[in-house]
Amino acid sequence: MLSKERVHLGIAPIAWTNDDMPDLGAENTFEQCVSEMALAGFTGCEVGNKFPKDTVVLKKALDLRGIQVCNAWYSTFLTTAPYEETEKGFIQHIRFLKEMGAKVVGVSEQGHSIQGTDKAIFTEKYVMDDREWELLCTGLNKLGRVAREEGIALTFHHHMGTVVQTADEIDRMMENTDPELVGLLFDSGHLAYCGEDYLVVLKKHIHRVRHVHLKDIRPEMVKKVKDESLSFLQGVRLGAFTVPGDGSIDFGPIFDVLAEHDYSGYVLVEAEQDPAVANPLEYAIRARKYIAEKAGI
Ligand SMILES: O=C1C[C@@H](O)[C@H](O)[C@@H](O)C1=O
Ligand SMILES: [Co+2]
Repeated sequence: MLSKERVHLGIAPIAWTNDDMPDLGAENTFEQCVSEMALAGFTGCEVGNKFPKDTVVLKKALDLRGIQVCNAWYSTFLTTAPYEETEKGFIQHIRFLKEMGAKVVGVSEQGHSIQGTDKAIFTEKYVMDDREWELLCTGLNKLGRVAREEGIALTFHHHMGTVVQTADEIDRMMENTDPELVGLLFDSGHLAYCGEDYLVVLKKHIHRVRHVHLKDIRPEMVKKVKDESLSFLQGVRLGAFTVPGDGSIDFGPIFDVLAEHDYSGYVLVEAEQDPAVANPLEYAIRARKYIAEKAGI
């Protein structure tokens, strides 16, 4: 069982309005989203494209509902653009997170990423050469230091269609970055999607895991994506992802590993799917009940 004192429960706004495809859930307002997060029993959130940019306005709206920003995605381009370009936006992003009281930042390398393109997600992923690996890992260490100076821990989000997707790529990234500066954002759904053993990855890197995305998959949809050479975004529209308890992943062993290693931080439900098909409040409540049963929080 997870410790109620050390582990907090969050949910991502992407189930209400999708950041990668804003037409999915365009009808859902910010207020509806955060009210329903609270109604379903969550106390943490990430940041979506409908969230107010003004930190005072945002904080008031979240405080009213007992919700705290725990992380926000940041796209790095360390392999395709000068480091300074990534760092400039990163500093602003970190300051925003600090003001909002978050303790971690989740970064994803988007240089060469096919996540937002129409390329076949299972066959057209880019593989980095040694020079690009060096750029990525050196850049992550530098960004990790910048974040640490502001009291924020950098966590790296491995992701389908990006240069760090597979277990081997995660291992290489972890081995070549400083544990003091770069942690891991463990996302169960992305590892299950590409057929990796997510428990092996979690156990191997548990000491560097600082943030967790609880994402489940519908294997029959993932199979369709593979068989029909579909893109990542086509898969999302089909319903490749869903909330914990609704797909094929048994989260019990994941929670056990976190508990055994005294994980402290957020576990955050992140399940992008079409809100017109999967009602976000209904699915949030379903996830909340499942987590209570399996993790005891
Ligand atoms: O953390 C995430 C953020 C989303 O924008 C992304 O596409 C999703 O799959 C994810 O895991
Ligand atoms: Co994620």
